[in-house]
Amino acid sequence: MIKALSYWVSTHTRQILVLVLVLSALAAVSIYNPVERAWHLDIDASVDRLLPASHPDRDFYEQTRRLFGGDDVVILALSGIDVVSEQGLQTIENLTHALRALPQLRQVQSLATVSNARNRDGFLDVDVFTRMPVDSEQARHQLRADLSNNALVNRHLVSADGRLAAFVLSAREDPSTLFADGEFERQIRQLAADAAPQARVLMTGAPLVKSALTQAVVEQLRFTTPVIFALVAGILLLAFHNLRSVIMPTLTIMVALLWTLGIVAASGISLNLVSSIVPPVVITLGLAACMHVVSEFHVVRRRVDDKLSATRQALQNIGLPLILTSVTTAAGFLALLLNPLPAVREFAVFAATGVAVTLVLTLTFLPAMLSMVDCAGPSPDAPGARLFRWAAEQLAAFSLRFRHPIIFAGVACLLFGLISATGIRVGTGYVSGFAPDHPVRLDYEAINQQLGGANPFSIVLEGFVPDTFVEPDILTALEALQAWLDMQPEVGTTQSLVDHLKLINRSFNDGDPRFDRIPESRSEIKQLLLFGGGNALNGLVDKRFATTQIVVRARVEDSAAIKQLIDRIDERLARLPRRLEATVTGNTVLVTNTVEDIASGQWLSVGVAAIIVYIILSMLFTSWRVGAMALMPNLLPVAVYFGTLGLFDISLNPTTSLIACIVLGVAVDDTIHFLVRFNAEARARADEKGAVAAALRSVIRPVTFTTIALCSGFLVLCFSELQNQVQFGALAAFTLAVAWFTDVMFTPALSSGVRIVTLWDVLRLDLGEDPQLSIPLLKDLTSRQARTFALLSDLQEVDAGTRVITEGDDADDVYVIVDGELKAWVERDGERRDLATMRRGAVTGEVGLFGSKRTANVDALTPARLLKFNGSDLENMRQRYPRIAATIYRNLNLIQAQRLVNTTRMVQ
Ligand SMILES: Nc1ncnc2c1ncn2[C@@H]1O[C@@H]2COP(=O)(O)O[C@H]2[C@H]1O
Repeated sequence: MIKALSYWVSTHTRQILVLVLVLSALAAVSIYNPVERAWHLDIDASVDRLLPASHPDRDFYEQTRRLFGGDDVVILALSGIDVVSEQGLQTIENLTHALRALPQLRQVQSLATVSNARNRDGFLDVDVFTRMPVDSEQARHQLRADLSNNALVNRHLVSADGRLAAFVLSAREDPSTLFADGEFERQIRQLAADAAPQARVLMTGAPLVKSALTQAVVEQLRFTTPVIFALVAGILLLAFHNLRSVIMPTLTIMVALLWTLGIVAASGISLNLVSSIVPPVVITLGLAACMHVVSEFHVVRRRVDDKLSATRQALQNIGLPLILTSVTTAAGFLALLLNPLPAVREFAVFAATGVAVTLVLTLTFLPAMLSMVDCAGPSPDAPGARLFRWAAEQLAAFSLRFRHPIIFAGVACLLFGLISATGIRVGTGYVSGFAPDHPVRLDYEAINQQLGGANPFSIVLEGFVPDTFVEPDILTALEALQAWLDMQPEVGTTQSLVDHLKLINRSFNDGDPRFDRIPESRSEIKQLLLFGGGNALNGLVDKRFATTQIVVRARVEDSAAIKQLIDRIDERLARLPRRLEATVTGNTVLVTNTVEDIASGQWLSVGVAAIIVYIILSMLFTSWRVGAMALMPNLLPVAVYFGTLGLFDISLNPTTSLIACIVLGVAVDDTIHFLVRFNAEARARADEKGAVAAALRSVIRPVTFTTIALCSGFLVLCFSELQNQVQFGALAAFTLAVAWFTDVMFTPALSSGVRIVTLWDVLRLDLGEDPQLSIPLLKDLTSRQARTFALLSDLQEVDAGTRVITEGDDADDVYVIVDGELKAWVERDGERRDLATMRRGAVTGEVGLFGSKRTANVDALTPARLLKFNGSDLENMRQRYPRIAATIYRNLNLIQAQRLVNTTRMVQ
């Protein structure tokens, strides 16, 4: 199949190039439509994408949102002003007016919209806070007291020290869309700056964080893509020392990226926070694949004169390993489909698509270019090449000498990794995802500190019966719960129906502080709420007083911290009166719960990826035992990765949860390359120890360069604005470096005691049906032994008319006819005499093996396949597989004896 492909590619170069051009144009149009002048590749970094599309918790949250309005408000704050002053209050009032004039906003809450009830000379004086008198020290003192006594404004709309005023903005339409491009935010900031030129303007809220995340992702793609490409070119130049060998792979990778993004755009799914790392992944993996192809081409080109046959040969050598390594890499990605997060699943599909596209291009487009343009590799005597050879020798010697300690250390690492992995925490923060000096984070933290927390969620209490929440004992339970919540260190502020009720009660009682409590009777409560509640109540209790919510604003944002808080709250909620059902909900809560699922999803994905890789390796090496051995060096880096997380207390987040599967899928490539080469060398040398050195020598260069390429590709992500991308980049590079180390130390140590037969050797060798029965030389061998014998020999194809043996030659090759027809003949006295016609199973050339000159000519009558071996092959076999060798020698004797009998019979 690969052979057919290699011929097809080398004879259809032009067609391939044209097809690639056309498809690339299509991909480009799918990404950017020049007619509509619109980009179709969307980026949506919103938290929503991390949530399962449909889930009971999510449905509940949506229901709550419909009932009480969303928690995705934007908070605008003026910091560094004196709220309790003529000028301060005027500024707040002016800005509130300006904001209210904006048609995009549904509601603006500020000190200019919340009323204060005050008993003045026996009269109830109700007016908004900004209208309170501040003309005397006493008046200002009074206002300060009012502000701090009012649970609805204190640390919601004004900071405790009175130096910050907040404006809570609710959008008319979907706030995420409204704030998406940052234009509306700029407009608001401008209004604020105009209203209070001396103040520091702060803004925060989920819609802003989301838009900043999206912008950071766009920035990152804009920055990392060219940087990684520059790096790719640099590494290729370093590895291959010539320009053509740089341009062709780079072009291939560019096309692969273009196609992948074209497919993403055509799918209509936007890139999210996690899948935005698909481009760097596709580029770096593409580089690794291209390097293997070009390296192989260089090696073959040194032996073969014309570029066309060199391409063909290189493709034949590298085709199958390339397909297999792509399959294992894709398997690693696809195992991530088991992750509960849609964002991660989308990454899995797009990354696997990228691998498939890259495979197609490295098998067609790249060879097509190579066969047209040609390029030379670095000289094998270049200092770099010599250095690699030297390193390979040293490593091989070391790993053979310390074989047992190395294996022991590897197993110890594996166990250690697994043990410390049990302590891994999961967690993610969106704001803390930004660098500490990022404006989004600075504003968030300033507001978080000066007001009561900036991360809202709610506790929904359902009584199911109308008027549940006008009953004094129920409201007292609510008050106690709220007091408990306020004591939790993670909680900034809380707001509930009780706060309102107490305020109304007080203002209806002439502002008397003694009435700052829940009234005693049900009817009184209901009356107060109905008459004094107003709009503000809509967000806290439903019209039937059957469902209410306590809005909690947390100071923490990291999902691990939120999780702890929620767990504690859940315990406390169990102590509420039986009639109430309480649920903690909110965007933060949903994200936290899903992120918690990452851990279980992670084990499942890694487990499945490992099983798939194990099955592929076992098939490849036709043995479960060898498969297990080949899997070991790949589990090791994963174990080290988990161990590192556990040891340094790094929490797993949606992005870093990809690493284990990616590394498993990628690291196995190097193991396959090493073991395949080791297998070939072991076969040729009949010496596993020598084969280790030889195999290392030939793979260390490509494996090292691909690792350098992969690591530097991932390290570029460390320049991202987003901390989780930085963490991903650093950890992925680290783990791949560990994988490299394992492959040059642990794999050689492990394999030096194992005999390997690779699948493609077996595939290539088709001995026909029942070789042991139909080929006398293989008589009494088991099928595995027969295959081993065949693998130690050479399978040759000859055309009709080929002279296989010439009389009188000195040669010791023996041929077994697998299929076809051969004729032995001699020429005596100018006359041709036919000796025998031989078919499947016959052996010829055995006389030469035992030291005599060839006794006859042997020609192929038809195209034939011959299994060829010689004295040194048999000697190899005698050392490595004495049993097989003994049987073969015996069979050879039998065949010779039979031939003698036949010849004697002819003479008689
Ligand atoms: N009389 C014969 N009948 C069948 N095979 C023969 C005969 N003579 C020679 N051959 C085969 O022809 C081969 C020529 O090379 P060898 O002498 O190495 O081994 C020889 C035998 O395998």
